[in-house]
This record gives sequence, C-alpha cells and structure tokens, in this order.
Amino acid sequence: MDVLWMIPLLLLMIIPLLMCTSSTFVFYFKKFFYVAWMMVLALIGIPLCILKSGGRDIENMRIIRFMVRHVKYLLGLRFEVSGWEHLQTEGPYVVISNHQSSLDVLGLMEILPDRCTTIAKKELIYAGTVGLICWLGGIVFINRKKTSDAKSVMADAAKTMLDDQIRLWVFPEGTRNQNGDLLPFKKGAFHLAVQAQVPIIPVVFSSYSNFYLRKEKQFKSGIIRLKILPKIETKGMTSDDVASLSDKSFDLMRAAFLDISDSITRSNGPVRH
Ligand SMILES: CCCCCCCC/C=C\CCCCCCCC(=O)SCCNC(=O)CCNC(=O)[C@H](O)C(C)(C)COP(=O)(O)OP(=O)(O)OC[C@H]1O[C@@H](n2cnc3c(N)ncnc32)[C@H](O)[C@@H]1OP(=O)(O)O
Ligand SMILES: CCCCCCCCCCCCCC(=O)OC[C@@H](O)COP(=O)(O)O
Repeated sequence: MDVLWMIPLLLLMIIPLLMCTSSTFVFYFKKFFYVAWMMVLALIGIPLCILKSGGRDIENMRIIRFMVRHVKYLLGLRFEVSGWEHLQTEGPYVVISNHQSSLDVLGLMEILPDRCTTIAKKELIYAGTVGLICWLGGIVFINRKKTSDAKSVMADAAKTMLDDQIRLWVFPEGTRNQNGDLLPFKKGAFHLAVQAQVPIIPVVFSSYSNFYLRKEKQFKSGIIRLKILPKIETKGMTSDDVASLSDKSFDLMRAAFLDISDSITRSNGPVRH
C-alpha cells in the first residue's frame, strides 16, 4: 500500500524534471495531454449538451466552443486574429480553412461563429467521447473513400444550410498537411457554396512549423495567426464556375498563408546587426 502511494509522488517529481531536460518528452507529454484532456472535456460536455438540447443540435457548438477555449493556455499557444469584421455576415455561409493538425480545433473554436458546425471524416465518430460530442454538435460526417456518398451528403448539407440557417466549416485540402504549403483543394466546399448560393469566407492559419514539428518531435509554445479574409460571393454561379472559384480561393489563401507565416518566422528569428 505504502509503495502504491509513492507512484504519484514520484511522477510529480519526475515529470517536471523530464519537462525541463527533454524536448522529446515535452512533445509526447503535450500531445498525450491534449488528447486526454479533450476526451475528459467531451465526457463533461456530453451530458451538458443532452440536457440543453436533448440530442444532436447545432446549438451544442456553443457549449463545445466555450469548453475548448482555455485549452490553448494549457499548451502554451496564443492566437492573433485579424479580419473579425469579415465574419460579421448575416445568414449562412461556408468557411474554408487550411488544415495542419488536430490542433486546428483550438483555432476553430477561437473564432467559430454561432450556428456553425464542420464537415469531418467519418472516422472521427469512433474517437470515443470526442466522437460522440462531435455528433451532438451536428458535425456532418463524410466518407472520403466513397466520393459519390460524400457528394450526396454534401448536397443534403447545402439544403440543410438554407432550411436551418446554418454555417459550415470545411477543410478543402481534405486531409491534414504540414508540408509548409497548402495542398490542392478538393471541390466539395465550392459545390456546397454554389449549390446553396451562399458566400465563402476563407480563414488562414499561419504555419505551425515555428513551434510544432512532428518529425523533429518538438512542441514548443507559440503564436498562431488566424487571418479571416473577405467573403467571396457565389450568387449566380453554377457548377461550371466551381473550378475557377476553387482556384481563386486557393490563390488568395496561399498568398495569405505565406504572408502571415513568413512574418512569424521573421519576428521570431535571430536579430541581425
Ligand atoms: C467539450 C468539448 C470537448 C472537445 C472535443 C473536440 C470537439 C471538436 C469539435 C469540432 C471540431 C471538429 C473538427 C473536425 C476537423 C476534421 C477535419 C477533417 O476531417 S478533414 C477531412 C474531411 N473533410 C474533407 O474531406 C473536405 C471535404 N471534401 C470534399 O469536399 C471532397 O471534394 C469530396 C470528399 C466531396 C470528394 O473528394 P475527391 O477526393 O473525390 O475529390 P474532388 O476532386 O473534390 O471530387 C471529384 C469530382 O467530384 C466533383 N464533386 C465534388 N463534390 C461535388 C458535389 N458536392 N457535387 C457535385 N460534384 C462534386 C468534383 O468537381 C470532381 O469532379 P471533376 O474532377 O472536377 O470533374
Ligand atoms: C481515440 C482517439 C481520440 C482522439 C481525441 C482527439 C482530441 C482532439 C479532437 C480534435 C479532433 C480533430 C480531428 C482532426 O483533426 O482529424 C484529422 C482529420 O481532419 C484529417 O485526418 P487525416 O490526416 O486525413 O487522417
């Protein structure tokens, strides 16, 4: 019995020691902590969502947003948001953003508008309590391996957006990516906006490479710039315009990505005399 009590005490001593001496330990510790803490938050959030709305309801995103807002402090991250005014658009719209890591959820919750949920891969449903709270928050799940299914789910979503006056956040790269650039965009987000005839609001996350390096096993503190760009109207567009709409959005977002990421590297870089 006495020995068992020693274990947490030992951990309490060893963890800070390792945190000070090993950046690889910090990397794994912060990653593990992030996932575990989100699971715990979801566990607390699930009954709150059910009590408030009785089931799957987009209004639950308010609870989720509120509950996730402090997590950035625990990981040593800060957000600098610009372009808030561009989110002050009435009615439904499609938000598109680049996707580097599951940490994007923190930035998403930082600026998530009311009545806005996301499109995610269906595998997320199986992520335990996190999967369940995503379902309760009205997240639209798609099967990326079956394009025809994904397309019909997104066509339904276009209708729901208008019927229920909701907004959808889509990651048009279709997967996570940390190659220091954007991946070519998939077309679903643009078909969605054109089908619903609603504007697109592009949001750009600056590169995480100055604090989070997966290969090098580094996870330091850092600042993430979030730039909300002016909305792009789609009124009057048809499916013929989807390709050019996608190209235009890509070019705007890529330019913004390089711009805000570059300025971070420069401001954190060595001072030259
Ligand atoms: C208390 C709290 C506790 C905390 C808990 C935490 C809570 C967290 C809560 C909340 C945060 C949630 C955060 C979630 C984050 C998840 C992120 C992800 O999962 S990212 C992966 C999934 N996302 C996507 O994949 C994007 C959407 N994908 C698409 O739009 C694709 O276009 C897709 C799947 C529909 C098809 O992909 P294709 O790989 O087949 O590629 P293509 O080139 O785009 O399409 C093929 C052809 O089909 C046409 N097409 C596509 N969509 C169409 C459509 N809707 N209608 C008609 N044609 C369409 C295209 O025009 C193209 O045709 P032509 O080659 O141009 O002729
Ligand atoms: C058992 C697993 C527990 C998972 C708990 C995770 C806690 C963080 C919650 C954030 C959810 C974010 C989901 C996310 O970012 O999914 C990744 C996909 O977009 C892209 O995936 P992929 O690279 O294409 O496989």
